[in-house]
Amino acid sequence: MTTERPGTGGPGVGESDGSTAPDPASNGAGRGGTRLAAHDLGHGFGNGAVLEDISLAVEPGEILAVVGPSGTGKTTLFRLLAMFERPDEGTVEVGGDDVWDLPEARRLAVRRRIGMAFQTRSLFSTTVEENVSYGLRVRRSWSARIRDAVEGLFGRDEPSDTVEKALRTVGMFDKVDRDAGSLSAGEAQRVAIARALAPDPDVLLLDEPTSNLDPRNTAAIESAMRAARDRGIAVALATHDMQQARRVSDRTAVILGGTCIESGPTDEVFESPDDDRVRQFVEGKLVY
Ligand SMILES: Nc1ncnc2c1ncn2[C@@H]1O[C@H](COP(=O)(O)OP(=O)(O)OP(=O)(O)O)[C@@H](O)[C@H]1O
Repeated sequence: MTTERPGTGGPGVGESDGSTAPDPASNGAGRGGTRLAAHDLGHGFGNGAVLEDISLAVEPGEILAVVGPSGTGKTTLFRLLAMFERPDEGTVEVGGDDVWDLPEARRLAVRRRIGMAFQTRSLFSTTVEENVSYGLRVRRSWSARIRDAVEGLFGRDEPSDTVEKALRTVGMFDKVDRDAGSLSAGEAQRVAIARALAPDPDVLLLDEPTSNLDPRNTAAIESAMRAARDRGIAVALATHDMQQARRVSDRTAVILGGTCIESGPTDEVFESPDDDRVRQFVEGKLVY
């Protein structure tokens, strides 16, 4: 059963460093904002349930950390939130719509408002710039795409402002011309996040974006999360790193054994958890 505390709901205080300072022109203040919510989600793979009775929400302009030990179902949950799969039970709601109730074309349009970066290396075998501009290209009209192609024939191949801004957010603009295959794991993950951010999504889903990365790459990615939040994006982060949740998130949901056992403002979940298992997990005493 979930222990639900009152959420902070509103925008968090931005802490981004100079390189990721929010652009006033695209700040959350001017964005309507889209809420992503899961209601009573249940899901399994044939050998029984992996997720049971999960309800949570991420609001525009906040970072929600979904924490729990390895194998507890975070990736499965994020795949459902990203609409890769239809849940066996419950609903995924984006901007007030039950996404699996929508006609397919509208569901695709909703999915395009969600940016995501998952654990596995996912860049295309081309340049950093091409990777980051990919999402922008597929969202453009056919006439605009043809115009781009024609302009490309005549040598106009500067990175767009949007690509530059997304790469600067993760501190990777200096590698814009590099082949993606030559990047380190941390650099590749930063580019994957720039690719997710470039189309200015309403929701950003990040599944263990810093697992196995060094402190410098981790800091760059955490800074990008804060910058996204400051732009009014609803950011959901799956992590087994409790200290990361504490550093970056406004609210935390704790998943154990496939169900959400506590959620609320991060400070409260860490400092005075209601559930004894959460207290042990926070203190590093609960080993799964
Ligand atoms: N496609 C699948 N078929 C069968 N079982 C699956 C599938 N995907 C996930 N599982 C199982 O569901 C459980 C939860 O896996 P999941 O990857 O969601 O956990 P997680 O919390 O994200 O773990 P990690 O942090 O290690 O990635 C695991 O026991 C996993 O083996």
